[in-house]
Amino acid sequence: MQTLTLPAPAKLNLFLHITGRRADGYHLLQTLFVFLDFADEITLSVRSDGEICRPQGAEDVPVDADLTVRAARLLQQATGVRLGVDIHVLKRIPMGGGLGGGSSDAATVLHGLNYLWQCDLSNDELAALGLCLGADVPVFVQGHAAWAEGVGEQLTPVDLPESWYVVIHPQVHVPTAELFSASDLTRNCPAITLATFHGGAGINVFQAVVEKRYPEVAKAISWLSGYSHARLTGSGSCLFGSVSSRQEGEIILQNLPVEWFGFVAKGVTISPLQQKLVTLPTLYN
Ligand SMILES: C[C@](O)(CO)[C@H](O)COP(=O)(O)OP(=O)(O)OC[C@H]1O[C@@H](n2ccc(N)nc2=O)[C@H](O)[C@@H]1O
Ligand SMILES: Nc1ncnc2c1ncn2[C@@H]1O[C@H](COP(=O)(O)OP(=O)(O)OP(=O)(O)O)[C@@H](O)[C@H]1O
Repeated sequence: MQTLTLPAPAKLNLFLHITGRRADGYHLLQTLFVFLDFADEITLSVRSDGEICRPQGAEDVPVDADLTVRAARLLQQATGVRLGVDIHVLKRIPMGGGLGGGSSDAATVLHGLNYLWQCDLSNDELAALGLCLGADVPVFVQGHAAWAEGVGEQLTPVDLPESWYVVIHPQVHVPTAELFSASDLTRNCPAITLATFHGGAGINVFQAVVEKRYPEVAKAISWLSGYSHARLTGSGSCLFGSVSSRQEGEIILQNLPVEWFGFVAKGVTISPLQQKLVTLPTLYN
């Protein structure tokens, strides 16, 4: 039985603007994605009977709704492969926190099964499949920090300097769809460039909306602002601030109120998944 264990890293949106809306209601974004060296862990074991099972995963995510299972089914349908898989998901990334955990899990399953099932799809083909599962999946498939436009699928790879972040989860679940439909969300940001972002431009348009609706998140942002420039990632509820080293981040976390969860992570240009994939040996029939 072929078994493979791969990371499914978290992401941060270093800024997030909404520039318009598509006819189908989806929002047009500008954002900058960076990966973290903080990840879920997914173990895939090939089954010869074609079944797709999830013996281990997030307790509150039903098997049929799990993005890992949906990703496996999608790849099976798209390629006609007759093999199946047991999917073990070890969750570390807080769910519904704007860290993209579910999307990342899906991207890791697409890559892992593309390898184990020997489907031989390209990164672009996997990213196109991934987009059917969620707007954040393509960047995790491509595995390179990126400037993103469209709904997040038009990606331009960007090399970012290595950096450290304190990430706080205020233990509040913020549903992405609800935030995107908020009437007070700013949807007409003027387009900016990477150069203007590096010059200091760029906010997260969800931040004001989330702070108003979720006082605990506002409290956490105010707390972290005492140490660093605190910003929301995605549609929240996680927030992050950049720090100069892991040690500086750990010192800040010593004062973290007990009701919140926090961790320090390195921001990386090449995703931990991509780093692992290039070390895998070629499989022969
Ligand atoms: C906020 C971000 O995390 C930023 O990276 C993403 O834009 C959200 O990506 P995601 O979680 O993969 O979102 P999806 O699962 O594709 O969409 C969830 C819901 O959010 C809304 N949605 C999402 C993305 C987008 N560009 N416009 C939207 O209006 C839609 O109502 C959709 O039904
Ligand atoms: N494998 C999975 N891991 C986490 N959530 C999953 C998974 N499969 C399905 N979901 C569902 O997706 C929802 C959003 O999860 P996720 O952790 O990706 O949110 P998020 O970090 O806010 O994502 P984003 O930043 O892409 O909006 C969860 O509340 C859960 O119901």
